[in-house]
Amino acid sequence: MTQVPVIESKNLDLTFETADGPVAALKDVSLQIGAGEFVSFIGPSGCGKTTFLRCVAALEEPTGGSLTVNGMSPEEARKARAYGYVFQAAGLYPWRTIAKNIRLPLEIMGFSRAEQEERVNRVLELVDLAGFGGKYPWQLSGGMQQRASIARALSFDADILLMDEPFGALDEIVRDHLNEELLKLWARTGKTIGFVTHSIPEAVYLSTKIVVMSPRPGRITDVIESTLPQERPLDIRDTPEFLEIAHRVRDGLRAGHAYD
Ligand SMILES: Nc1ncnc2c1ncn2[C@@H]1O[C@H](COP(=O)(O)OP(=O)(O)OP(=O)(O)O)[C@@H](O)[C@H]1O
Repeated sequence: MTQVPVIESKNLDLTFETADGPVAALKDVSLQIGAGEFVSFIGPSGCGKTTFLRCVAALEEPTGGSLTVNGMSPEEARKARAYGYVFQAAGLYPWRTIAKNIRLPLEIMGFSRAEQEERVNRVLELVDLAGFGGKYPWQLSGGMQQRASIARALSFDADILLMDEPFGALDEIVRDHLNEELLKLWARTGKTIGFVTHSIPEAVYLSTKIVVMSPRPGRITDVIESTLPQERPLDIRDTPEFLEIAHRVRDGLRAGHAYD
């Protein structure tokens, strides 16, 4: 029996009608993402990376083609709480403690008080923030805030984690550390991850599959299956295998770049 892909798009199109005319944010995007894959989307500004994730999350309506999430329509998958979503800005409420921020979706979903408590503690531990639940967001560093927002997305235990440039605003050392932590978390939880980034090293370090995109219209120019082992210390970035994949990503980006 063949396994149903977790995310499958076929000839997906999304054209926005704007005052300046139509904008083809996605054109003919066909892609399969299997269970437990870590898939990065990389490409210049405006190539449709965010739009693709938003279609998966049923936040945008495609204008053509088909898209399924866990074999369902994105809308059905949203109702089935198939995914957690992590945005570029941590988006934590400043008047709620970290624990209460993480608890918010659980409150909305109607989990019992005891279950909320248990889940909050579990995900705080998963992202290495045990002991910080009582702090307010402003008492935490940017990296810790982003870990808290990942914990919030993990709290209701969805199989899919959608992450839109979660580490884009952090300095490189913090980012390296969070990349390492994210890989460990992925290995521990077996989630399927869709991850948007502008960084070639980040995409190559994290992914099992790298989707290279180009703008006007937003489309896929290359899909690279990583040959790197699952166990990845940071210094893997100096190996010939790593550099070879990075090179191919760069070639794909160059081919689709308009230089304007
Ligand atoms: N709601 C909208 N209305 C009109 N145009 C939109 C809308 N959302 C996105 N677009 C356009 O669609 C294209 C793709 O945008 P998108 O945000 O998906 O790109 P991106 O690759 O994620 O870019 P970035 O790296 O800057 O986040 C862009 O040209 C953008 O201006």
